[in-house]
Amino acid sequence: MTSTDFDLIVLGWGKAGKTVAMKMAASGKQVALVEASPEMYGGTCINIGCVPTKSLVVAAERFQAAHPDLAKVTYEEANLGFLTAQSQRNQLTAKMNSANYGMADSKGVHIFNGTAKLTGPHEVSVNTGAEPVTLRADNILINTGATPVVPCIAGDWQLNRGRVVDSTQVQQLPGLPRSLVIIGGGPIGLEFASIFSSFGTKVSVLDAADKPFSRFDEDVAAVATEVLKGKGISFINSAKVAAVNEDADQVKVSYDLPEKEGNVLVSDYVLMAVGRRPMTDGLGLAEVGVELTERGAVKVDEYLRTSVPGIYAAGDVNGGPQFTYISYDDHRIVLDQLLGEGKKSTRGRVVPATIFLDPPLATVGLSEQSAREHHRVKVVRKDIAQIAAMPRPKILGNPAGLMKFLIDEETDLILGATLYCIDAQELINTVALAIKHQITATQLADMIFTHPSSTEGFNEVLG
Ligand SMILES: Cc1cc2nc3c(=O)[nH]c(=O)nc-3n(C[C@H](O)[C@H](O)[C@H](O)COP(=O)(O)OP(=O)(O)OC[C@H]3O[C@@H](n4cnc5c(N)ncnc54)[C@H](O)[C@@H]3O)c2cc1C
Ligand SMILES: NC(=O)c1ccc[n+]([C@@H]2O[C@H](COP(=O)([O-])OP(=O)(O)OC[C@H]3O[C@@H](n4cnc5c(N)ncnc54)[C@H](O)[C@@H]3O)[C@@H](O)[C@H]2O)c1
Repeated sequence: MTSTDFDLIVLGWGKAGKTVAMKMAASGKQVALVEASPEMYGGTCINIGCVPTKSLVVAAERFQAAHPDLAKVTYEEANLGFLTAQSQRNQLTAKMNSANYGMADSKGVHIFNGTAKLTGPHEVSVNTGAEPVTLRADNILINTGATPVVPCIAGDWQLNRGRVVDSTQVQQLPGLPRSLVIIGGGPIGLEFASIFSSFGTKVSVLDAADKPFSRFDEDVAAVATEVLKGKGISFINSAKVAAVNEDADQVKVSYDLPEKEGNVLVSDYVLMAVGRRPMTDGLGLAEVGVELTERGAVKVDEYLRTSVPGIYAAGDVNGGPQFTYISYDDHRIVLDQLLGEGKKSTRGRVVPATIFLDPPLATVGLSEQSAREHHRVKVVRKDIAQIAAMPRPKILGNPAGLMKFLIDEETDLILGATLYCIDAQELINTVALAIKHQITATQLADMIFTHPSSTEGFNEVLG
């Protein structure tokens, strides 16, 4: 058995881990980065998450734009469009995967292929498939991400055996499904619903919640639901999935509704998208005293320190919001602990979010209901099609959606916003900046913005 000493060992090639590893190595420290699979060099985001799915989103939107009447598109044509999108996606991720390896390697990070397990507070064993390797370090960063939740649903089915797939496998289907049932209408379910429906797949989204977009303000949820229904997506809510049964040709989902039990949907494939749980399996955490939260995440304080001194946890595994940019922000905190003043923390975060639909749906800050609990709230809201000072969505041919701001009547500060429009994934960051730095609604309205841009919408909606 070989044994090597390092300044830091990173478990898992996530966004936080790779960034800390490269910066530490660049500053002359000895860093080991352990990744379970070469297919995951660079982590979830670039290999199976954000980047590949957004590549599919863009390809799907372009396909739909080129074929406004999907009813006139043959299956063969749509299938070719889907397979071309898949191949572009695969080329992009292969390039990014290898670029990530190159970047870490060239910075002097020691990369280990294998599954990592803590064997002591300063010791990690790597199962490489051959002889295990032991690594030792003063500091350890757990960055093992999350894994799909496999719900306890009766029937003859198994995830990724055949026709019931997760968010990774659905990106590699052998052809465009004619029909797809998606169990779970969160960001993953909704983004794939939008992608597949743009190629003409008949999509049904089944969710336990009582309405689609249940985490959004009701008025916003209603508009977004109508837009997606217009793409041919059906929503089945308050659904309790009783059983899933797959065979070689199809999959049957049996579900109950409050008003009617014993309903059945038959489709080519089922996408299970009921959430992702922190990936702590087999890490040996309990043995070395690293505590978990009730929800199975690695328990950390605001400095991302676990219950064992010298061991940190960053990204999805620590139970924070599951976004790449949160993992990126986590890296700042851990790096500050390791090389800085140890002052950075998770306090005061303003976290925008976007679901990449067509148009994208972005939010930041409080919902209307929570805002009203503590503030006198002025709501300003405008449909995108009615915003005269914002011609860009019209130029791009998609003036769907709305802008909604919740403003504190006394201070004029922005409490929350929902932007459901072209470019919302960019616009929301400007609103987040305003919230974080207490720029008032009037100050934002009075800014000079380029033309024709989407940001101009703020001049009119807030003005
Ligand atoms: C389909 C999909 C779409 C998404 N879209 C977006 C989006 O648009 N925007 C956004 O911000 N977020 C998105 N997310 C979420 C985002 O991808 C994650 O929040 C982010 O990638 C988490 O990064 P991380 O640093 O926690 O670790 P990850 O990037 O998940 O990396 C963890 C790594 O650890 C490895 N690993 C696990 N266990 C071990 C072990 N024992 N030993 C060694 N290695 C191990 C894994 O193989 C993996 O490579 C999406 C997620 C999915 C699934
Ligand atoms: N654009 C983005 O930023 C983006 C995109 C994709 C994923 N993500 C991240 O990935 C994480 C996981 O996404 P997700 O959509 O899988 O999870 P989620 O937890 O956000 O949503 C899961 C959905 O499944 C439903 N559900 C749960 N159990 C069910 C059951 N048994 N039957 C029917 N419905 C059920 C829930 O009501 C919920 O609507 C998200 O938290 C998000 O942070 C982000």
